[in-house]
Amino acid sequence: MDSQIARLQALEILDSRGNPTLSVTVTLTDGNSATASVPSGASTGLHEAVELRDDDRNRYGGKGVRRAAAHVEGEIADALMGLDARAQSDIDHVMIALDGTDTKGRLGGNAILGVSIAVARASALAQGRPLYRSLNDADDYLLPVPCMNVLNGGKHADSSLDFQEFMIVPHGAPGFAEAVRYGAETYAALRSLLHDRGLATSVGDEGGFAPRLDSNEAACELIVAAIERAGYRPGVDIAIALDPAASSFAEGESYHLSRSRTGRLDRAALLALYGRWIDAYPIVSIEDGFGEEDWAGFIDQTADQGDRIQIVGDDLFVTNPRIIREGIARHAANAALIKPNQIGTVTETIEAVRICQQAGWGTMVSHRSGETADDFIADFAVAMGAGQIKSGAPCRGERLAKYNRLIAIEAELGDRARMAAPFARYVERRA
Ligand SMILES: C=C(OP(=O)(O)O)C(=O)O
Ligand SMILES: [Mg+2]
Repeated sequence: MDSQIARLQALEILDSRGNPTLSVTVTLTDGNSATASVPSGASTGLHEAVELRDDDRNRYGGKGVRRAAAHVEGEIADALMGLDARAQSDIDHVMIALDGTDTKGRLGGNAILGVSIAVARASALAQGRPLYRSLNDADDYLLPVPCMNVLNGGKHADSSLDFQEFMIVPHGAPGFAEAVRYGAETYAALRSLLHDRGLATSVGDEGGFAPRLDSNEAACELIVAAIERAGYRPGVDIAIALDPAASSFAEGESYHLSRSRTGRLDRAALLALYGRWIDAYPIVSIEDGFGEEDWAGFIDQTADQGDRIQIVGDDLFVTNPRIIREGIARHAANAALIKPNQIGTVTETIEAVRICQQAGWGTMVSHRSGETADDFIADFAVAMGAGQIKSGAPCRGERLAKYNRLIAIEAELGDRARMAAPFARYVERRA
């Protein structure tokens, strides 16, 4: 049966922050049709693929994506018409060449990624396979450990926290659905703890609570207390992962922790703070502990703390295979965050993961702070055997879409699914 691209349609829809974003539908000659929608970050890396937005604000207040939509239905559709949807890599490379820039800035990374993901879905439908299997046909699959952001700060919330994300990682759970249960119970325990202390239980962009606390440390203490209140053992059943997103509080050579009134820290003092936290709390992973332009900060941290915790580059690497290779050569981390819309095609995202895996690095597949109900990253994390996924708190539909899809995949796979804790080596070394 023919699985050629017959039609591309694009719509401007809204993301979870109420900002415009792009949705793309591809229809094949066999009648199959699939839709993808594109997420949008707030703490974006300098070198991310360009998210093409219109010049003027539209009626929602955010900048629209009508130009990106027009590119999908115009130039991109003209170039892809008649191509076989199963040829993902060819299709992605046609779009990369058509755009002709290093940053996908002409047609828009959002336009290109929307098409790329919709094509991946349509191809799976054409093959009659689940998406994860059509991305990678394997005998068994590694399910990712969920990293759930339960306290929001930085650019994602109007809380007192300088650090953007405080995540719980139920790495001791026997499987994915169980891990989600551990996480949901701890999230509920955290809500009751906040309530008992008279603190706000309103949430930030990713569904984590956004209270006004006395210090950044208080966030870790609250999480440890919540893990215990839920009946789990901190560090054994559930650990902590952080994304300070330090680019958002980097000021030249120093780091300004202004919300918590910690004040200015230089690189060495920030590294020492992380060291004290690693000793005091069951932290297994720190992402973007330093700013995206502070390679020396990442390199120092990897040398100093890289055998005790996972050190993840997000803004630093922006899922870009070339920059990840540089990071590997310079020992600037031991893991990369993987966000498809930072690089702009499924094919390049796969390449980014494979480069990490060949170097023995960890990979954490990630949502964006502005999301939709699209659950592509769930199938993608399984197909790649990425080992970790972060999709916010176990709350809010756009975050749960990914976790719930993973629960369904785990059930479908039965004993062909496993979930091995990627943090075991750090937990053991620190025991
Ligand atoms: C998910 C993140 O935030 P954003 O989508 O705002 O970049 C992150 O920094 O890891
Ligand atoms: Mg990040």
